[in-house]
Amino acid sequence: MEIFTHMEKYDYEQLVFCQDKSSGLKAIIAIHDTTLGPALGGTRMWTYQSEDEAIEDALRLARGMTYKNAAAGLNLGGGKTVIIGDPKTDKNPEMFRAFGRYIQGLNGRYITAEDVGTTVHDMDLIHLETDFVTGISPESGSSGNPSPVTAYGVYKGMKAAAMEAYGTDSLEGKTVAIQGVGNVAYALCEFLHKEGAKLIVTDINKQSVERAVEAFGATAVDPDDIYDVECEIYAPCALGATVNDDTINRIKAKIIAGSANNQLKSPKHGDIIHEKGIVYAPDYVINSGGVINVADELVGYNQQRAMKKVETIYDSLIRVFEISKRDNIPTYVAADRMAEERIEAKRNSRSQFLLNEHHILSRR
Ligand SMILES: NC(=O)C1=CN([C@@H]2O[C@H](COP(=O)(O)OP(=O)(O)OC[C@H]3O[C@@H](n4cnc5c(N)ncnc54)[C@H](O)[C@@H]3O)[C@@H](O)[C@H]2O)C=CC1
Ligand SMILES: CC(C)CC(=O)C(=O)O
Repeated sequence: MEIFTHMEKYDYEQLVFCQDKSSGLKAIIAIHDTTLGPALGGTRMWTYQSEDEAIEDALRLARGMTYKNAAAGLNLGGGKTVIIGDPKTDKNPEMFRAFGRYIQGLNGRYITAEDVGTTVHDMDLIHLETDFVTGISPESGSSGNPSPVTAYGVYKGMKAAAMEAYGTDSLEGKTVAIQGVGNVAYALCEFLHKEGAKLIVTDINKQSVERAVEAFGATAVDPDDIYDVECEIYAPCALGATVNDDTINRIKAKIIAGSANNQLKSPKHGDIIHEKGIVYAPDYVINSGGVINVADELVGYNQQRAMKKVETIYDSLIRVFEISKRDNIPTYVAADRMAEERIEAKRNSRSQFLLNEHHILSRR
């Protein structure tokens, strides 16, 4: 991969490679844009097939965080980390401590949290070395695991999408096909089951599927069959790029709304679902509940305040759908415009010189 060519294309600020032989740490921190503030985004641990695949994932996820944080109205930029390894077998405490020291070395330009393959316990280990970590144990006044809050935001966002597609936001009787029943999706199933939605689930992990079948009476299907099921809502809650050339004509849902990051393999797929009349809730808008929750830690965590902000995901999506209809553009383009407007406004305001505490004159 031509790394600088790739970074230049989407204007990435920084890519940091972290290697610690004794613990086996191999991590890549990608910082996309810090115009709005320090880059906040989770750490994913995954069994990447190649280093290029890991770099690409870090870069794509970091850029997504720039847009997510901007669209959520947070004064935060976008960044993300990937750790190369199997989260089930390759973790050790020293690995996360070493990673924490690398984060500390960035002196606040990047703040981390959980993502696929990492836990509150891992964040606590990082916290032994740096304060630039969120989603640590609630005992220390922190917000803990962001997944249930992400799920709540996705549930609210799904209701907004139902309002757009059906003129009512009730999900009672609607069939939701859920791909990946991990941390976020299991909590999402709880909300949906309570409201009377019918659930079809799949996962590459059989135990996760069984858990959802037992708890919510969900119907289980094989991983590849999830695209073919009759349903009103397709909820991608595993990894990215599942709306692609192979799946796009198989999806029967009227709505695509789920927690996964980077759901569209490429912009082209967002255009096609728009033309098909599918209501797509842009991933980084609907799944921003977790980052909204952990970001609240940066000002002294207040659960009530955080949840109130998470509920605004409903209104943000209604606004995205309105812009999409008004300007006849796909919803992913409408969301990008909303986020870019915020970033540009801040970038432009920087042209005015303001004395701040870092300036030499303020320290005389
Ligand atoms: N945890 C959070 O607060 C947030 C998570 N997200 C995104 O939501 C998605 C899910 O996150 P988590 O629930 O935290 O992760 P998780 O690792 O707990 O759950 C993901 C599940 O997907 C399954 N899976 C992986 N590949 C699959 C496939 N091909 N078919 C079916 N199932 C498959 C895994 O076995 C696992 O059970 C990820 O894309 C993540 O980046 C986004 C925002 C916040
Ligand atoms: C898990 C969140 C706290 C942050 C993040 O990385 C995301 O929203 O994807």
